[in-house]
Amino acid sequence: MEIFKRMEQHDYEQLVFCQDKTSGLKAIICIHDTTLGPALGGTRMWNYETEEEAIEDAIRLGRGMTYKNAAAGLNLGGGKTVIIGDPLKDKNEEMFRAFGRFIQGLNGRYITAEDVGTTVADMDLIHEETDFVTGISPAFGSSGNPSPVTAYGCYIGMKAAALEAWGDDSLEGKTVSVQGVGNVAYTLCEHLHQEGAKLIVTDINQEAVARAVKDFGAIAVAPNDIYSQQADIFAPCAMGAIINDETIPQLKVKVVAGSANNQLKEERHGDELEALGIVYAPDFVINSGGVINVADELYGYNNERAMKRVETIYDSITRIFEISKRDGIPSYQAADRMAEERIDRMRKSRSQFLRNEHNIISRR
Ligand SMILES: NC(=O)c1ccc[n+]([C@@H]2O[C@H](COP(=O)([O-])OP(=O)(O)OC[C@H]3O[C@@H](n4cnc5c(N)ncnc54)[C@H](O)[C@@H]3O)[C@@H](O)[C@H]2O)c1
Ligand SMILES: CC(C)C[C@H](N)C(=O)O
Repeated sequence: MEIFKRMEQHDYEQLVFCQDKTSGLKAIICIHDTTLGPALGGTRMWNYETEEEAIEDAIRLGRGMTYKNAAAGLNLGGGKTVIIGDPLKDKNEEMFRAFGRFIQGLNGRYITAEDVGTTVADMDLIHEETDFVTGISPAFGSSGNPSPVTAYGCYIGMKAAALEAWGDDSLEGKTVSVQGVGNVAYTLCEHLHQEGAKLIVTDINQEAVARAVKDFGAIAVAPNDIYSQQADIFAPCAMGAIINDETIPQLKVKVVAGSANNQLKEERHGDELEALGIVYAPDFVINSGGVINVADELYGYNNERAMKRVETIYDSITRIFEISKRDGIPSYQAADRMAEERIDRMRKSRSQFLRNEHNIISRR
């Protein structure tokens, strides 16, 4: 992989490789863009098969956070970390303490939180070494696990997508096929079940499937069969790149709306959904509830204030469909435009000279 060439492609600021032999830590921090503020984005722990795969994931996820934070109106840039390892076998206290020290070394340019494979307990360990971490235990006056809030944002975003598809945002009687019933999707299923939606679920973890079947009367299907289900809405809530050349022809749904990051394998897959008349709720907007919630910790966490901002996801999704129709562009492009325009506006508004705290001439 030609790393600098890849970084130039979407103007990445910084990639940090962190290694600690004692704990076995191998982490890659990607800071994509800090125009709006410090880069906030979670830490994913995953058993990547190759280092290239891990770098690519950090890079794609980091850029996604720039767009997510910008579209959510947060004064934060975008970044992400991946830790190479099996979250069920390879974690230890020293690993997260070592990682916390690496974050501290970045002096606030990057702030972390949970993602797939990491928990509140891991964030608490990081917090032993740095304050540049969110999603830590409520015992510290913080917001805790972001997943239930992500799930709620995803639920109201799905309602906004339903309004676009059927002219009515009720999900009662709608069938939703859910890929991955982990932290976010379990709570999403709970909201959907309460509203009277029917659920079809899959997961590579059979315990997670069994729980959704038992608690919500969901129908279970094999992982590869989830795309071809006769459903109204497909909710991707596992890993990325699942809207692709193989899966699009299988879809029978009218709406794609779920929590997974980077759902479109390539941008052209968003064009294909649009051409098929499938309403796509852009991933980085519908799944922004968690980051909105943890970002509030930076002001001294206030649940009421955070949830008020999370509620705006419904309007943001609606607005994206309006821009899409007005400008004749697919919804994913409308969401990108919304985020990019805010970053450009803020970049320009900050162009006057400001002397910073170190008395160094700076334009930031
Ligand atoms: N947790 C959050 O607050 C949050 C916020 C924004 C976005 N997201 C994104 O939402 C997605 C889910 O996050 P989560 O926190 O619920 O993670 P999680 O690890 O708790 O859940 C993911 C689930 O997907 C399952 N899975 C993995 N590969 C699968 C496959 N090929 N087929 C079926 N199931 C599969 C896993 O077994 C797991 O149960 C991720 O893409 C994450 O980046 C999460
Ligand atoms: C809670 C957030 C900071 C990170 C979350 N995993 C996301 O992708 O948005």
